[in-house]
Amino acid sequence: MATGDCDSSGDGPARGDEAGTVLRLRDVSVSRRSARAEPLATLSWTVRAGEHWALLGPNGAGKTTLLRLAGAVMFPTTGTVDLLGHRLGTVDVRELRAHVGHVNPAQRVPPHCSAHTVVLTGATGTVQPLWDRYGDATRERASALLKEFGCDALRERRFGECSQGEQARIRIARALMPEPRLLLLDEPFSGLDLPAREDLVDSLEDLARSRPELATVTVSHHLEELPSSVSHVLLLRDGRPLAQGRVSDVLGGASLSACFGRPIELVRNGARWHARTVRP
Ligand SMILES: Nc1ncnc2c1ncn2[C@@H]1O[C@H](COP(=O)(O)OP(=O)(O)OP(=O)(O)O)[C@@H](O)[C@H]1O
Repeated sequence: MATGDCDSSGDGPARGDEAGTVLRLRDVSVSRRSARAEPLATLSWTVRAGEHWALLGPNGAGKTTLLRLAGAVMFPTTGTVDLLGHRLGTVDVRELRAHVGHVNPAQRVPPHCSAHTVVLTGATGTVQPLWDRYGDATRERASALLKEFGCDALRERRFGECSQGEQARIRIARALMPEPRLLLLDEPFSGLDLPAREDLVDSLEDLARSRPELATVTVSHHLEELPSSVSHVLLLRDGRPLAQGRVSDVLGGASLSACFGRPIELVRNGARWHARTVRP
């Protein structure tokens, strides 16, 4: 399997995919010499336009590893990954990454940059702003995205002075700058208090409504934070998929108990979820 960047396919990563398929993994595994077990083992998974997936599983289950494959940040050890119709290992992954929004709270953002500047950097996929690359249309788009995510008033505020909830929404606005077809969110609710979490849930639900073709994959630790827009779930344990498919087919007390290795009771509250462990 490929381990480095290869030639460009020539037709650009935004075209050439099977109708509606955004991401397809076939028999993928990831091995690391230093790991006791495989971070990921024999996984096949397809994400289509308009689907909103939640990746759930205990610590070390392989969620972040899977998200890194989906974002063309790493290559599989075996199997194939087709992203936006292009096979990893046969295209310039830098070009491919430009069509995937990746939101990771651990990603470095210069704290002195204003919220507007941080969103602008999404247009170039850079940490630092590349001022000569941002024309009027790009600047206006950054302003519109800030407004869409309720951060209009934060435009000139330094990113480092924004609350964690505000930062989370600014990061998503940044990731949407290149109009990606796939948005990956790695624990976007991490560190948020209850109102900030609910604001972000609202934003993600609005996003699903306003961009019906956008596919999203969200890594989460808590069922309570899943937006009602989540349509599909992949349950991982020890690097292996336990179940995957539509929320109504996959999510339940029995499947979650198997996934987390504890008896879990799952309650549906309207379009949201509440989970807790129960004494055997
Ligand atoms: N580069 C690496 N070298 C060795 N082991 C690794 C490497 N990357 C990940 N692993 C191992 O693979 C397993 C899966 O890691 P991963 O970060 O994908 O899990 P996760 O489900 O995201 O966990 P968490 O919920 O704690 O963030 C872990 O046991 C981890 O230690």
